Amino acid sequence: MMSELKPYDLTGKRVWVAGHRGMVGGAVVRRLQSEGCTVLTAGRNTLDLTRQAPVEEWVAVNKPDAVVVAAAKVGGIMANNSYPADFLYDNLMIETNIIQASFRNNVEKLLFLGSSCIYPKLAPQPMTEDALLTGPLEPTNEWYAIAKIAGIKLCQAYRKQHGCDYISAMPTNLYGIGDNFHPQGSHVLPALMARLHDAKRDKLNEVTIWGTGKPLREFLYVDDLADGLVFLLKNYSGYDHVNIGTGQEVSIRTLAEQVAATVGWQGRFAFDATKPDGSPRKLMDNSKLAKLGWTAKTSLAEGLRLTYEWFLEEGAKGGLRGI
Ligand SMILES: NC(=O)C1=CN([C@@H]2O[C@H](COP(=O)(O)OP(=O)(O)OC[C@H]3O[C@@H](n4cnc5c(N)ncnc54)[C@H](OP(=O)(O)O)[C@@H]3O)[C@@H](O)[C@H]2O)C=CC1
Ligand SMILES: C[C@H]1O[C@H](OP(=O)(O)OP(=O)(O)OC[C@H]2O[C@@H](n3cnc4c(=O)[nH]c(N)nc43)[C@H](O)[C@@H]2O)[C@@H](O)[C@@H](O)C1=O
Repeated sequence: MMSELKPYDLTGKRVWVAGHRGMVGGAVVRRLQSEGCTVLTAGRNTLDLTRQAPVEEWVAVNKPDAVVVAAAKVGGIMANNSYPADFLYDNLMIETNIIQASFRNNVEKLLFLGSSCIYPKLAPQPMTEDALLTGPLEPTNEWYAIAKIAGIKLCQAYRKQHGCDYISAMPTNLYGIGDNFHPQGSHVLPALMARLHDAKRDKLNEVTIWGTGKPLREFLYVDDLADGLVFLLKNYSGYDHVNIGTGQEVSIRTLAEQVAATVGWQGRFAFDATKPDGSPRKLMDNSKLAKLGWTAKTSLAEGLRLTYEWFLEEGAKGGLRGI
């Protein structure tokens, strides 16, 4: 473990945050403001990351010292299940293009982001890093998971063959400011926040939740994630990926009740069993990161409050995102 710790000073470095307009990329940009580095960004309108030649050219011209790969095709259970080709192709291309261009242009440090869905559907809980590739994946997101596993392996391969300091972090389910609130495409937490907000406004007595409400999920607030990622960037230099979560889990029903309390809606829930539950449980074992020296700070109640505050502000401005 100790040999995996190696300081990397961000002061004066040029750090490219790929995917800076997204929830995670935006939080990483905010967190990097206090690191004395120059943050580089490129919007999708000027740089489509699925295209190899423009990515190579952009990296050659802009010469980042460090890269955070927070760009990806991302969505909730329904989006993953409905667009398997997009989730596999886009994610393979984005990560391959960025990692190869970084190698060619001597990037010193690269942080790749995967997801807890890389682990087998029925992995022992809480899931340790070594559960990777020990069993079949959850079918609703196996396409995305395969791409993310390939990303971990690319970082390991470049480290093994070329000595590149490329590391990977596996976040649990995330939420927070900058999230996607689309009714079909989003993850459960923003979907329920938007639905319950509308239910309160429209004075509805009943709201429908997908699936049984029984699956268990772990939710990490995105600014905590960004802090953990910067911690890894500055301190971690290991071959193996690192889990990042809170160690706390809730059922989807309990989450819905907590979101209802945050939004101020009172009513009953109905459950739509025609929608998939996905993985029954996805709790990360975060002990590796804790031993390295980092743990999450924001409670779910506080994170929900901050997210709803932002949702109300952005909604009023018409700035909410949705795919
Ligand atoms: N959200 C979650 O619950 C979890 C997320 N993660 C991982 O965290 C990372 C960030 O996710 P998150 O911030 O939630 O996702 P978002 O959808 O909020 O952000 C993704 C970003 O990637 C950009 N992007 C996607 N495709 C392209 C492309 N072809 N060219 C250029 N830019 C592109 C998007 O650009 P644009 O703004 O133009 O659409 C967006 O800025 C991903 O790797 C994801 O797998 C891991 C675990 C859980
Ligand atoms: C982060 C992770 O996110 C995805 O996996 P997931 O954890 O299953 O994500 P989810 O947030 O969409 O759903 C969680 C649970 O919640 C239930 N649920 C209820 N009602 C709504 C609802 O209204 N919307 C959604 N999306 N889910 C709902 C839903 O049926 C499921 O049981 C991966 O595909 C992959 O992208 C990945 O890595």
